[in-house]
Amino acid sequence: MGIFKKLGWFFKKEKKRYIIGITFLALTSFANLVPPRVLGLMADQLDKGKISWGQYGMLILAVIATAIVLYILRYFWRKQIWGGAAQLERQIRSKLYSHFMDMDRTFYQRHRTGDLMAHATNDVSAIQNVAGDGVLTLVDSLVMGLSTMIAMIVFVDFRLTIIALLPLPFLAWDAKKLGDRLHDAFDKSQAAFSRLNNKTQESVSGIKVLKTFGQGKEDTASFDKMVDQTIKINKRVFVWNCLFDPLGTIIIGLTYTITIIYGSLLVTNKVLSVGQLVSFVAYIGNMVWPMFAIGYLFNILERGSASYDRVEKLLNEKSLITDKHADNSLTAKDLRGNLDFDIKRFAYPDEKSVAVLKNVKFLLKPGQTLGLVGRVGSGKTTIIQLLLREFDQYDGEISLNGHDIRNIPLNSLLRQISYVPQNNYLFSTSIQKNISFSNADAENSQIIEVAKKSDLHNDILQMPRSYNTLVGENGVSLSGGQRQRISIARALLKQSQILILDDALSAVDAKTESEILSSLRKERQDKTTIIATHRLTSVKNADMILVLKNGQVIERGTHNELLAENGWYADMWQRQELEDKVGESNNE
Ligand SMILES: Nc1ncnc2c1ncn2[C@@H]1O[C@H](COP(=O)(O)OP(=O)(O)OP(=O)(O)O)[C@@H](O)[C@H]1O
Repeated sequence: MGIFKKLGWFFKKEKKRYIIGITFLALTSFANLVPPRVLGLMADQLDKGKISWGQYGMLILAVIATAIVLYILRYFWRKQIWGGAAQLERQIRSKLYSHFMDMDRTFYQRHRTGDLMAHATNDVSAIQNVAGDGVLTLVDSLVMGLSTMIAMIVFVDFRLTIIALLPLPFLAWDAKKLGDRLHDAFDKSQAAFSRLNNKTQESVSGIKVLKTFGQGKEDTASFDKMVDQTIKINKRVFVWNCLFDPLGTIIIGLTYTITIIYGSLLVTNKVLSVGQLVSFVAYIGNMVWPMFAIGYLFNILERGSASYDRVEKLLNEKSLITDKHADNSLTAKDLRGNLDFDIKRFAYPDEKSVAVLKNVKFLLKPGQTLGLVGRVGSGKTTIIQLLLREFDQYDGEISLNGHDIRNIPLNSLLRQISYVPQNNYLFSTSIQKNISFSNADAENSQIIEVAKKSDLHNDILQMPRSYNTLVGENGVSLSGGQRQRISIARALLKQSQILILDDALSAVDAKTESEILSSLRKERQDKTTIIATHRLTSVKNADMILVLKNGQVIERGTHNELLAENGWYADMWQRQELEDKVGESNNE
């Protein structure tokens, strides 16, 4: 019952709805007492052979009237109680979703996507079950069970009531015990089904890799094995179901048998009339569901409570990135200015002993471009992650126009930044919607303009439905270069103060890259641009280039200054120039 207390905030909020719903539900239970009583009266009159057509008609009318009243009452209680359950589901779902939106990177490193999905589906539905089925079974088991029992005692006989109802508590036991097992088996079958889904999804997404490495047969075999396991687990659900139903039927049958034997004895001894026995038999029908309901009730409440605790635990996790110290008075204008990056030491939270950045310092004025180069794993993306405030715990300070970015409301900061990540992400919708994602109010002409600047417009015109072409899941129907350029167009449409390209041109050829960079230079004359790359031609025109190694800046300067330094940059430049020349002569 503790779950009702935990959900107290919700029931308080929806008090009116539940008072109306429960009142109508209780009235339904009372109305259900009428047909058996009418049946009994009819039987008595028939037994006496004294029933007139008028009386007969009246009794039938009473049954029909009760049926109509029941119909109306059911409509209203269902509307109120199921409506309440849907409200609760909506509220928890949206709480979870906005929580997911607020959480930082470490949260997603701690929780697997599949687990978060399970919380957002299975747990939410178990909680909403409390506000729907839970309330229904509680009221039905109490009101319907008690009122039917009282009707049995008042209208029929208390001895028959006690003896006949003796087996019924076993129904509650059956529903609880076997129901637990059934649910357990059902949970396992759900988990197996979800594993099968994950496997299918992964195999379909990675089908190209699977086939290229000749793993098709092995994967099919492992899939078949998984299907067999899933079927085996599913069979347990059927087994418990098969045991659950017949046991219930036996218990109900026993109650009827006792009623007929003992009831007939009472009728023979003239303690009861035939009509009373008929009413009693019909009342037993009314008692079956409340007994099941008691068993179900515990089940629903236990599951709901466990799910509620899991969801609460998740919701109580705090993001490391908060706006606790944020200065909410800052406007976009206040954030226009120098970007001052001065990190003395940064380590990822899960590996605090390893410094990933050490003494990285740079100052960028509006209109300047910064190039970040260096070997794989040297810290380029980490610098970008700190700029995007994905992590706040570091020794040092990053400021925008003199304001520490940790004191800028996160949304205001992110509004100043357009980011094209290494692993760009496209939504499975049209090209146009993918581009306008960063600015939903953008006109078509603006979308075309940024597509032209990203050297994408001509590619799009050749597609079957032009800008309305659907890109498939994560842009599966596009080339890597097209995907990258859509991400760049999306970033350009946002027209923010700071543009960050993280290895964002790796899949386009040198000529396309140079065209895009030259239109970026024109477009962003008064804005800041940061380009992290392995291809040095991308940063040739940058105002400052940082060469990173093991999280430290080992060289810094313009392209010409770095060439003159004759260090890693000069060496890498010569190698890449040579590779390009070899590539060109091979193409001739
Ligand atoms: N979430 C993380 N947790 C712990 N260590 C991380 C995490 N992300 C990156 N690292 C480590 O930090 C170091 C710097 O990685 P980073 O991604 O910044 O390099 P990079 O220069 O961008 O590399 P690349 O050129 O391959 O993109 C690497 O040693 C990497 O293994």
